[in-house]
Amino acid sequence: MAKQYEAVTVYAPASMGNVSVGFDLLGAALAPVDGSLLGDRVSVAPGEQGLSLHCCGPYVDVLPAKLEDNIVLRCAEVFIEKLGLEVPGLKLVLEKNLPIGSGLGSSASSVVAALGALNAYFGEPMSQDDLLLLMGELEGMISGSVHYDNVAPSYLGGMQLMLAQRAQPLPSFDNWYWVVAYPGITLSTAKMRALMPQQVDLSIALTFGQQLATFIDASHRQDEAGALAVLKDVVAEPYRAPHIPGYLAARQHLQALGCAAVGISGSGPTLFAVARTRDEADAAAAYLQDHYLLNERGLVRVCRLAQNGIEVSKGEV
Ligand SMILES: Nc1ncnc2c1ncn2[C@@H]1O[C@H](COP(=O)(O)OP(=O)(O)O)[C@@H](O)[C@H]1O
Ligand SMILES: N[C@@H](CCOP(=O)(O)O)C(=O)O
Repeated sequence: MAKQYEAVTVYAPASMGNVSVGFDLLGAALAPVDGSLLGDRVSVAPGEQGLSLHCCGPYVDVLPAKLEDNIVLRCAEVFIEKLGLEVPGLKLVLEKNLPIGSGLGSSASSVVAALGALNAYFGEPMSQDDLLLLMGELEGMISGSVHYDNVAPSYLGGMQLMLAQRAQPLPSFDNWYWVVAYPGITLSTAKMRALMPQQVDLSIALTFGQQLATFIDASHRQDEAGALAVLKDVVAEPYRAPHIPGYLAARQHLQALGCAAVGISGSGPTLFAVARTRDEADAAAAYLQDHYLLNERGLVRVCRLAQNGIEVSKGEV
């Protein structure tokens, strides 16, 4: 008798690429403290002949007009082909909860939710390490380069450091709040990458290496002052900041409000601020709400790190 498959839904949290100090190598998953969703959901269920995709959610209108251009369908095609699966019919639903080109790992969230749901639906045929590598490849197909600093934290949770072939969790600081603000405009990751020079000066390379090494060491030793002292981006931010409306002014104000670090989330335009108390986080959020948002599509969230990565549940979206 043919195996009966059951519908499954996966939620994949938003993520901040780079975290200032680890361009393309370090990322963190986000969980709003108010319990709201900040990530896409994808469900996979038995369907009629072939693959079908239905999209819904608050940011459905910014998805590609043609369904076949949606990365979720591409994920299903690649997954099925790679594993040589016989699939009579598959019904996919994408609930698009993240804005595109935002710096919140929107495409990565769709990729992670889709591949996570496919793997769960088919009984986990792929190992965690192999699935992560596939997630990075698919993210690379649409963002202009293979980088794991969004897919790794969205899939695995917390802060993740990308080593040569696998992700390694990095301890963070439990008292930190990560306040993120998306102004409501789109900046394509590929274009924000193209702003950066192809060659990096030796002095910049040395500072980058030293800061990343110091941050990793300080995080392991829970040396908060040591970690904060180097939480700065010398590689991407100097080239990107002038292209993000209001970023430099907001950074200055947030520092004056007492935020311990401020940076660009991924390739922007979302910014993040590290606050060490809830009062400081709320003050930063209020400032950003009034001064950083450019339209009604913008959002501000006070977050902790989403420690568990994807959430798998039974049934459809
Ligand atoms: N499900 C999806 N979610 C987000 N982007 C998608 C999706 N499917 C296709 N895309 C396309 O992928 C590209 C993602 O652009 P990118 O700047 O990398 O966004 P982000 O930084 O938000 O991940 C856009 O051209 C978008 O139209
Ligand atoms: N390391 C990447 C991260 C891009 O993140 P996104 O959320 O903007 O897609 C980069 O900085 O280009």
